[in-house]
Amino acid sequence: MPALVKICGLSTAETVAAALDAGADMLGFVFFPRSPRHVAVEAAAALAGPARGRAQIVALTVDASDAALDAIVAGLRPDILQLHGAETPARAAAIRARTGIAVMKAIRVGEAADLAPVPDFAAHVDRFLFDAKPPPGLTGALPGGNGLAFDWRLVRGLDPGRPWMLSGGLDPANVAEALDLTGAPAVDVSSGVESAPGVKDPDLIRAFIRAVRWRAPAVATA
Ligand SMILES: O=C(O)c1ccccc1NCC(=O)[C@H](O)[C@H](O)COP(=O)(O)O
Repeated sequence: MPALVKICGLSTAETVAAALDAGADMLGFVFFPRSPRHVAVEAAAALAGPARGRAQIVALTVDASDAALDAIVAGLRPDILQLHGAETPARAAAIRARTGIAVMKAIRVGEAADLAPVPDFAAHVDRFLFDAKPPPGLTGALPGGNGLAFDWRLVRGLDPGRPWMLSGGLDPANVAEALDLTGAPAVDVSSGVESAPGVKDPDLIRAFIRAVRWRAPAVATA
């Protein structure tokens, strides 16, 4: 089965269309004001319109309050809530119960020890996303979307008990190697399909999805 693709941090109708037409499985909208990819709930709802029924809509939040989550859920009606902050397993469980929406917990990975909390989350989330942990002291680092890769060998053949995505520093040139090395069932990209921070490039989006699909085994037709 070909790997699923999530394009994260979309903020224009043109790039949403490019991602959908190229076959993206998930579209991510970032709700984090410090990010160059931040979108208002109303804007995200308008952008996500063409995606309904074609791709899953992911709302990315960072340690969001219940009030903020309620506004996102009411306005955007996402399929998945991506938790990209320091949310605990209990908080992930509470968000899932309160909203009734599938939860994807981002785990930031720099070394093997960073994977230790995974079993505690597994019963309370629907999916994991493994992303790079920015090195301490990196000026201006965001909780995610930094275009940094981690050592992919740390998640090679991983079975976290839930579906998972590989993320962090992926781009059209390295995603096939990342998939080959890790066996990840899904990938997520942001910076690697941008021409500048927060500016998605339709050609790079198409190239990324082509790079993932191209390596998938061909399906025999009668
Ligand atoms: O993308 C952001 O600006 C962002 C801000 C705050 C928290 C998380 C954020 N992104 C999370 C994602 O899911 C990114 O797609 C993931 O970190 C990979 O990013 P990149 O390394 O730039 O491809």
